[in-house]
Amino acid sequence: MARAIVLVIDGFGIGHAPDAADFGDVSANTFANLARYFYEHEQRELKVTNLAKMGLVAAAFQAGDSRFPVQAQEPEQGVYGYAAELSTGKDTPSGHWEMMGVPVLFDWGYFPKHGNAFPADLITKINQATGYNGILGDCHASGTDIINKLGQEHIKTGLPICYTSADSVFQVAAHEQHFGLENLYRYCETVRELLEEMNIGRVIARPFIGESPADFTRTGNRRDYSILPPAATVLDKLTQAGGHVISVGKIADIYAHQGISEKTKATGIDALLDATISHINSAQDNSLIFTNLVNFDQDYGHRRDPLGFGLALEHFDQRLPEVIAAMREDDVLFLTADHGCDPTWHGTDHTREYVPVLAFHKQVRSVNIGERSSFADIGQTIAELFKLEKMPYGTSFFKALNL
Ligand SMILES: O=P(O)(O)O[C@H]1O[C@H](CO)[C@@H](O)[C@H]1O
Ligand SMILES: [Mn+2]
Ligand SMILES: [Mn+2]
Repeated sequence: MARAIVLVIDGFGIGHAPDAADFGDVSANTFANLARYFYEHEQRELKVTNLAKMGLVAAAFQAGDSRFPVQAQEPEQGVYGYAAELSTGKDTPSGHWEMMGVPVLFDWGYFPKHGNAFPADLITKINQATGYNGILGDCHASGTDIINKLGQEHIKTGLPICYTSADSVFQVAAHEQHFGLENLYRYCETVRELLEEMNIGRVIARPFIGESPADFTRTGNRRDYSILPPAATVLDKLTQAGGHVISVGKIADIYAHQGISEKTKATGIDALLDATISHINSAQDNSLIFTNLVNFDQDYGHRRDPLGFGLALEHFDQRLPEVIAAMREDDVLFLTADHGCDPTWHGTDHTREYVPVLAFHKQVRSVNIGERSSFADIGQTIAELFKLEKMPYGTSFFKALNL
């Protein structure tokens, strides 16, 4: 009986997408640019041997405009390709929903980049509903920069720090002790309700600790309040058919808890991988173990830290054999991403990129499935693997798995 594992390397693009110009992202390439950074600044090639064997580097060379320095390159075993995104946005929910068969074809609501980010009447409603008499921030910002800038004023005044980005998000940073974690969650739930008309994808609680910019640190207690996916995803179909969907990390939040049977939260790439491996060891038949590795995006991509991103990728690559060792003979592992987040790109936002599409089981041969026109090809393949009805979007590459 089938089991599948999906690992999302959050923000790991492998070449600018065909429509990157619409996003100002032409020549963004998360993988290539961090490899080039290593070559130029660390005087060595990035080492991702296990991923390369699965076809990552071969896929990236096809997806990007040119080759780049990286240690191992040749594919040995695994289905490999790269996918463009159908969804209108380059945000996390769009990427995730699309990879499970539901592209976001409508336009999200966004907040303006210049002037105050949030409409005055919205803030008035939020103040009335929450009892606070104002907000700090009210702009586009990087989450770490803005707590450094406004953290002390937040502690002094007690007002929440509200900010946004190029994504359809309303983010609230607040101190875990001074403001209170539960209070922050309640505040975000109220904002979520008040945003109903505006089609904003997520409200995100961003708790932090520390007493000064020197030691302000965001904690693992981040919480995302997402709107519901616009249609049933493969997760819904699988659970309805009696299968089991295990969320590791923020997957459950991203899918607004739809189609999730069980969830494990963990902080950091190692803890997320440990939790994934422990589920691989124990999950029943017909299970999908679905893990989001947020730290690539949150700690390195948005922070524009190519060294951190590259080291994390090398570390992930080193741990991949542990994941494979835990797999049963007929388990299928899928590796992909939800958008790009090129750590060498200007600004601090996501980048519109192709994502890797890698699929592996212990008997698989090396098969190049080339360019895919939607992340939904992954969902369609998973639907076929679990013998679910065909999804409206996506072309299955199940045959390439030769199961
Ligand atoms: O800068 P931080 O707070 O990490 O925010 C980033 O994280 C958000 C959610 O992925 C994105 O919209 C981006 O703004
Ligand atoms: Mn993401
Ligand atoms: Mn992000």
